[in-house]
Amino acid sequence: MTFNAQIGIIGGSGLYKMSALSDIQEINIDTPFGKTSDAFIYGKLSGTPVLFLARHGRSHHLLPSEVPYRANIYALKSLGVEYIISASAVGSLQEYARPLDIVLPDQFIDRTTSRTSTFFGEGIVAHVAFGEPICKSLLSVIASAAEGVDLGRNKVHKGGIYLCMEGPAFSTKAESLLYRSWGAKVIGMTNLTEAKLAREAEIAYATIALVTDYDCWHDDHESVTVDMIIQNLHKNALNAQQVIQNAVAKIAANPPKSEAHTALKTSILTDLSQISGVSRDRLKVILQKYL
Ligand SMILES: CSC[C@H]1O[C@H](OP(=O)(O)O)[C@H](O)[C@@H]1O
Ligand SMILES: Nc1ncnc2[nH]cnc12
Repeated sequence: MTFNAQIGIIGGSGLYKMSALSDIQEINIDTPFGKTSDAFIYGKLSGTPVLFLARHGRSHHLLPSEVPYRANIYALKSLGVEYIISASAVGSLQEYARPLDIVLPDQFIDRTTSRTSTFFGEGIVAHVAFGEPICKSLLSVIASAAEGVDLGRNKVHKGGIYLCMEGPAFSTKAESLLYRSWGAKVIGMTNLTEAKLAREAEIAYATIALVTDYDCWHDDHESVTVDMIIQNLHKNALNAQQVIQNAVAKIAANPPKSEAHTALKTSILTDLSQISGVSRDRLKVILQKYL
């Protein structure tokens, strides 16, 4: 049995499984970058094979700084994934993006401090373009998938800046106000690292950001707590799954063209004929079409 799938789903806080998956199998994968966050769940969503991974593990035991991002993306690449749909809990930095709304960010600001966010180094140098960090065509598919889901009084906001902080403590009020003044729309702790690695692995990446709170800047709302996040996540996890299911059907029917799929074509500086066997083996899955 092969477990190849074109579409990978990474579930964040509150989304530890996809209820609609059928014919499921667990797959454990070891990579040159260590073990993945948890076993992958391989299964079918309305007939389309997908791979699901709980970013923090199914029992949520990994801090945002501890998530083995490189192993996760490498493993998805090795299983044939070309599109990653991420679902994440975020705080809102703007009044109009209300708790239980969905934001589809198209930009990031990096405030992480303690992560390795590249596969390169150790003899292989590459600089991928990251001006457009989210795959625009995948984002459009997800936006139209979201249109088909009844969110009640809540809204989908297409575009916006996701500020990625290190955590695990939430922001100070001074930071939250600063990020608002920078125009950031939502705040989270995971997606930028994933998006960078996905781009290096030539996988199209987009995220469904589920607003759970107003962080700590809003005078009329209590500051964010984990309790608040989980309560709201339970409320919109079903919506998120429906958006994902619709998006998967659309991608399967008409796989979007993505510039991410050729991101390394003009990015590698090192003469690959000169690299060591060790380096070659380490990045084989990512570099194979250029070796
Ligand atoms: C549960 S509180 C903060 C935690 O939630 C978000 O996780 P994810 O992006 O995986 O949904 C946020 O980034 C923090 O890691
Ligand atoms: N306010 C917030 N800050 C950082 N990550 C979050 N995830 C959900 N809400 C958050």
